[in-house]
Amino acid sequence: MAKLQVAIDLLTTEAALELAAKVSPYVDIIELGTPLIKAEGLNVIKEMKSAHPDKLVFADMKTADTGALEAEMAFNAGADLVTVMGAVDDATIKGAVEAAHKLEKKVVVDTIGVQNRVQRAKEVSAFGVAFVELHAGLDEQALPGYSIQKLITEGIEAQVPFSVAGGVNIDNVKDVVAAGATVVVAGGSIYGAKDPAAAAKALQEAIGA
Ligand SMILES: O=C(CO)[C@H](O)[C@H](O)COP(=O)(O)O
Repeated sequence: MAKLQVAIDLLTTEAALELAAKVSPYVDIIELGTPLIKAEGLNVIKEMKSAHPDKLVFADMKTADTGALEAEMAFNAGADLVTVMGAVDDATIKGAVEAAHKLEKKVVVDTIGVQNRVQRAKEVSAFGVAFVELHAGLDEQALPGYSIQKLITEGIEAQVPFSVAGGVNIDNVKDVVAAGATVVVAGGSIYGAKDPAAAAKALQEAIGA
């Protein structure tokens, strides 16, 4: 069954921990968003892992260079998974994967800005990454005419383990699962909901149904 990942794009450790406490019963992976890590530093990873040792903690580092170094920094702080950008040099991704293998952790490749996501997903999967995140970032989602359908179609075509991030909500989650996603990422539809726990529970139920 697909795993549910909550993306916490809030800006303080306190708010992130408060949200995680509400939604953790319904999610498998807790993602610390890039702005959160930039605002609070690696300490937010440490705090989240110590509050939720039973959950996978995903540090959305969006690393673009020094792959091994940045991955190691996040892993040593308690992250189980880190992201590296797919648009960067292969060496950066391979460096992060080597660090992950040494520490028995995992790397996810984020495809924001990648022109041919299907081709790049196939290429980087051969480097030993855990899965590829087919991702439309918050800026792309805000453009007129944006639809998550493109990511869903790419997932079907890629034929490699993938997650989808880019506005997953209760109306489209079943399509994401039907496409074969390993992980379903939901940010705004959980942290922006009036009742985040209820929103996470509904997504979890839809994934399992
Ligand atoms: O990494 C991100 C932005 O770069 C977000 O965390 C990701 O897009 C998931 O959030 P949402 O469901 O709101 O799109």
